[in-house]
This record gives sequence, C-alpha cells and structure tokens, in this order.
Amino acid sequence: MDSGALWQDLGWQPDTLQARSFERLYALVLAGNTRLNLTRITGREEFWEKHLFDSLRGLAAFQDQKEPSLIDIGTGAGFPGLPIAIAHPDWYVVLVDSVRKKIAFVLSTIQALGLTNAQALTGRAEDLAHRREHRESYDLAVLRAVAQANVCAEYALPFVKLGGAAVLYRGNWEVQEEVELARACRALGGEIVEVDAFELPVSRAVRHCVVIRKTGPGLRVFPRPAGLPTQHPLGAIEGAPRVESEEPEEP
Ligand SMILES: C[S@@+](CC[C@H](N)C(=O)[O-])C[C@H]1O[C@@H](n2cnc3c(N)ncnc32)[C@H](O)[C@@H]1O
Repeated sequence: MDSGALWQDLGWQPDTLQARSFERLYALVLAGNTRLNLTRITGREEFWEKHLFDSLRGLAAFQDQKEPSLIDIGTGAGFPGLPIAIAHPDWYVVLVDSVRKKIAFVLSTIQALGLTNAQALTGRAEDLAHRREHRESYDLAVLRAVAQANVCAEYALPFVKLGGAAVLYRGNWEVQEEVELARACRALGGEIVEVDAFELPVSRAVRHCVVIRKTGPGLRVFPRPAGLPTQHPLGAIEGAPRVESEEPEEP
C-alpha cells in the first residue's frame, strides 16, 4: 500500500514538507534504534501504519481543533506526539517520558526536524502533573501503550483543562476495563464520552481510542505519588482479574 492511500482513510494528506518530515522521522528512528532499542516496528510499511497512521487516527475527532495544547505522556520514541506535531504545525505539543535517554532522542529529533511547536521533558507524570505550569494546562492529553486504562486516566486528567479531553490509545477493549475506567474517572473529574473502535488499514489490527472529557476539577491528591497509581489502580474491582489488553506497541 502506498502512503497516499493510507492517508485517504484519514481524509487528510501531508504536504511536501510534512511528507519529508515523516521520511526523516523514519530514518532517525531506525538510526536511534541501533543504540537505544526504541521500537520493534522497523519495516517501512509497518512504521507508516502502526506509528504514523495510528498516531494521527487516534485524534481524528479533534483534527479541526484550532491551536490546542497537547501533552503526550509516556511518549517513548515520540509516539503519538511527533507525528501529531508534524501534521499540526499550529498545535503546541509537549512530549513527556520518565526515561532520560528516550527524551534525549526525542529532543534531538525535534531539532533535526526543525519542529518549533514541540518540546520534550524528562519526568514522571505523577510529579509533573503537580507543577503549576502543567496542572490543568492542556486541551488534550494522549497516552499510547503506557499502562492500564484507569492508571492512564490518573496520569492524564490532572494535566487537562476543564472541558478538555484525554485520549487513550488502546488495542483491544474489554468491558471490565471500561467499568474500572469509569469508576476511576468519577474521582478524577472525567467522563468517558466515546470509545472509537477501528481497524488499521493494512494489518486490520483492532484499535480503540477512548475519549475522556474533563468535566470537573478532580481532587488535588491526584495523581498519587510515583508508583502508587500502578500498584493500586483507581477504580479497580477487588478480586477481579487484572485486564492487560493487547497494547499497540511494545518497544
Ligand atoms: C511501551 S512505551 C510506549 C511508548 C509510546 N507511547 C509508543 O506508543 O510507542 C511506554 C513508555 O511510557 C513511559 N512511562 C511509563 N510510565 C510513565 C510515567 N509514570 N511517567 C512518564 N512516563 C512513563 C515509559 O518510560 C515508556 O517509554
């Protein structure tokens, strides 16, 4: 499948500069992979589908939003944040990861691509979300393959402005996950407003994008100190088996 056909599914086409940036991003990730083990997705077609297309498809519902600020929590090698920053030059994108060497890679990539609308920070979501400059400061938060859905909500919602949204990029989506996420959202001032199910255009792999609207301020104690959200996930049903749905990416 050529990349032009891939973008048709999104109703969007990159211009010449954006197409060049995607090519360059692919080359930089391949080069970085030899040192840093960034991703197992290295084939060209798979990279286009599972890193570029998937990153943008998750935000299809927000495509026409004007100049939002967005935080990508647990960005790894820069996904979905870097493709979003390339596709939307008028958006302001902050990419966060707790692993310094990953953020060093993302920073060097931002520089190599000349992206003036993106910046990257090393830190844990649990710490950064309590800093005044980040608290309830973003229109959108995105997380792909970071943690269980209810844990992702605890990381994300404290960063989001009232009326903004967190978008969780998921593989499979189980009823139990949705129940636990809804319970967590009640404490965090969020409400699940959409579960967008789709297939990737080439591999037909199943994806779900879960949109949580920020409807209230949530409690100041969230997110809890580093490690607690994963050890004691909010909204978890006592005695129920832990759901680990298939993640879109396992670097
Ligand atoms: C499986 S990788 C996914 C990377 C990328 N989002 C993707 O889809 O390709 C998960 C990333 O989340 C980061 N991460 C996990 N928990 C985090 C936290 N509490 N705060 C910041 N980053 C975190 C990890 O360091 C890792 O790079």
